[in-house]
Amino acid sequence: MKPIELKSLQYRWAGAPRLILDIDTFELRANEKVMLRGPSGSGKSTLLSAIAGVIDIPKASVFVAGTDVGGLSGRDRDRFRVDHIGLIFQVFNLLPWLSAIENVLLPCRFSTLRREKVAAEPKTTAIRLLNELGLTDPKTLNGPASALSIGQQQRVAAARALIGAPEVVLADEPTSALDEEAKDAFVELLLRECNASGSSLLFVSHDRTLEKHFDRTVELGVLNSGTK
Ligand SMILES: Nc1ncnc2c1ncn2[C@@H]1O[C@H](COP(=O)(O)OP(=O)(O)OP(=O)(O)O)[C@@H](O)[C@H]1O
Repeated sequence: MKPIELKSLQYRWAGAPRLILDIDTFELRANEKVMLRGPSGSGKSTLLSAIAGVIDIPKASVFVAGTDVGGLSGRDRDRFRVDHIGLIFQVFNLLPWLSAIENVLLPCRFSTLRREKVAAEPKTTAIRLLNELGLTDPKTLNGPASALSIGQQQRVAAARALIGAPEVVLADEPTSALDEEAKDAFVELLLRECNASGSSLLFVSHDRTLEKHFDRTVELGVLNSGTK
C-alpha cells in the first residue's frame, strides 16, 4: 500500500483566479523520504493541507495509506489524520500548559490505533523519543511547553508526529527557525526516527543544503504542470 498517492489533484482557493494545485500523479513510496521544494506562494503548504485532509479536496484525488481522503466526511478525516499522519508545522502548535511529555502523548490520547502501535507504555515511548531527539533533562521534559526554546519545541513536535508510527509524516519547513548546524542535526534525527518507525516523510523546505539527506527532491513547479 502506497503511503501517499495523488491522482489528478486540482485545488483552487475560494475567490482565487487560478488553480493552486494541478497535479497529474505523485507517489510517496513506503519508507521513502522526499523533500518538496518550490518558491514562496507556489502551494507547498496547500499540498500538505490537501494530503492531511485539512482542506476539502475532490474524491479519488488523494490517497493516504490506501484511503481516499477526499471521500471521507470532515469528522472521519479528522480521525483518519490522527490515526495515520504525523504533522510538524512551521509553528509547532504545542499546547503550552502541557509538559513536553504530555504534548508528545496527545496522538495516543486521540487515536487508539497510534496507542496500540506503541509497543511499550506510551509515556516510556514518549520519553525514549524525546531522549533520542536530544531532550533528556527531566526539567525540560516535565516543565510546561511554554518554557521551551524554539529548537526544543521543534524536537517535541517531531516526537509528537512520530509516536505510534504513523504511515506518513508531513513536515512544513520545520527547520526555518534554526541555524545551519542545528538544521542538519535535526533533519538527521528526524530521518533516523522515521526509519525506526517505518514512516514515510514528505518534507517541505526552501533550503537546498538539506537536499543531501533525502531519497529525492520534488519541485512543486514540475509536479504542478497544470497551473502554468
Ligand atoms: N487559507 C487560504 N485562503 C485563501 N488563499 C490561501 C490560503 N492559504 C494559502 N492561500 C494562497 O495559496 C497560495 C499558496 O500558498 P501556500 O501557503 O500553499 O504556498 P507555499 O508554497 O507553502 O508558500 P511559502 O513557501 O511562502 O510558505 C498563495 O497565493 C496563498 O495566498
